[in-house]
Amino acid sequence: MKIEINMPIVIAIVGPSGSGKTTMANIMAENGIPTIVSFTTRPMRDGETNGKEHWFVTPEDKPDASEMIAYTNFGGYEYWATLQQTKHKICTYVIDEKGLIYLKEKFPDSFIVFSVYLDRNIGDRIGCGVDKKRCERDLDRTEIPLKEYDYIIRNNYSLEEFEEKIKQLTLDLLK
Ligand SMILES: Nc1ncnc2c1ncn2[C@@H]1O[C@H](COP(=O)(O)OP(=O)(O)OP(=O)(O)O)[C@@H](O)[C@H]1O
Repeated sequence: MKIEINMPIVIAIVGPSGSGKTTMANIMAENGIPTIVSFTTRPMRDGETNGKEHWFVTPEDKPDASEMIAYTNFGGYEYWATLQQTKHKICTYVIDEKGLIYLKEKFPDSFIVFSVYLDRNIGDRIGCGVDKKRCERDLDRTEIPLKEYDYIIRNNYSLEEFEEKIKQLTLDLLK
């Protein structure tokens, strides 16, 4: 039996710095599940593309708070994502634990949140060039017990294996 779900699904990807969240979202996007790209008032940096890392906008573009599914002010600039961006049938969103709690609590009738926790050992993360400072910053993250996630991926694969696994998962989700 196939259950039909009418609400959009947001796959929330959580995990420490360097665990593979962006890699996972990119592979899913290449295979048919788009990702939510956040808006920001920070100026675009060299090498960035509008719509790839962020949508670069002005403070005047900020929507009403009721339209925002996430908001943060970091380094004097604002970042947000909107309810409108979840209107795809299924999409991904790279987010931190606090953001995940907010998403699940505030919008129970707008979309279904499928939470994925990506785990990768710290040696491998640092080995891949992830900044030690970013790993230290992870110590301040709100922790959610692993049993509360819908799906856990231990990214102790080679990059090729990881990419293949995520590709397969994407194709299964789209079936
Ligand atoms: N299984 C793996 N084997 C080897 N390299 C990997 C693997 N998974 C991810 N990487 C590499 O680790 C680096 C960090 O991955 P990625 O940017 O996806 O992490 P992230 O969780 O989004 O990090 P951040 O939160 O800091 O943005 C990238 O260079 C990526 O190619």
